[in-house]
Amino acid sequence: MKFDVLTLFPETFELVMKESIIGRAQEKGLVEVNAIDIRDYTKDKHRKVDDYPFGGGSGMVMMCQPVFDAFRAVTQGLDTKPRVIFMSPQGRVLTQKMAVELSKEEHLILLCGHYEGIDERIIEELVDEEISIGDYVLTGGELPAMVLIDCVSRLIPGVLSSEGSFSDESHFNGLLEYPQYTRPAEYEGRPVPEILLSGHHANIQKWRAEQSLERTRKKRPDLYEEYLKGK
Ligand SMILES: CN1CCN(c2ccccc2CNc2ccc(C(N)=O)cn2)CC1
Repeated sequence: MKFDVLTLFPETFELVMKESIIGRAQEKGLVEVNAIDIRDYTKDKHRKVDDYPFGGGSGMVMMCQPVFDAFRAVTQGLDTKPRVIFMSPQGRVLTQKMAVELSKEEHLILLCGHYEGIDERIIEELVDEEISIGDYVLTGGELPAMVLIDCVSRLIPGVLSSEGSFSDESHFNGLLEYPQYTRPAEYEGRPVPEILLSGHHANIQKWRAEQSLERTRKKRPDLYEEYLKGK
């Protein structure tokens, strides 16, 4: 899976994306993350990428030319146009289900907006879909892009060391994860649930399934409803 990220802050990506799971996945050649600096494609001698909005208003808007040329640089020579996703508050809110769909793509282009937004003609012409990571306002699309890359990459076979954790992945089966404990068996008088020390794997699995159901019913009744429908 290849992610080409069009951004004004490529160094941010390099830092975060070489860490932990994504870093190892890149070393294994399972995932490739390229950060493309939109500013490298300005035609303007002051490397301008934004301008005042027509019609007035506060803030600046990202201009067409640098983004169009960065897009052309990334897609030239490709026989198929990769799916272009614009990280924006107006997009469909990202879910695990969408991440599973996206993990089937070979090549994704993620466009990160900044300032007060981007020229609408970029969205009309280049963007296939807008995705939001939740209903809140951020400074730029970089964090949403990193969130998408993380949750999609985890679903690519071979990226997670034990595919087992894949099946337990919270939200994967639509339920929240069961509680986790580790040594010591008692910490300052607080014990670990007996069942987990019993060694009865069938009972432990049953207890964990009950915990997942119970937690989802309490913490996320909306997910619980979904789950019951899907049964
Ligand atoms: C004050 N507005 C300026 C313009 N901006 C904007 C507009 C369009 C695209 C990107 C941005 C960058 N911000 C983002 C991005 C994503 C999310 C998300 N929820 O996924 C939240 N915020 C929205 C904020």
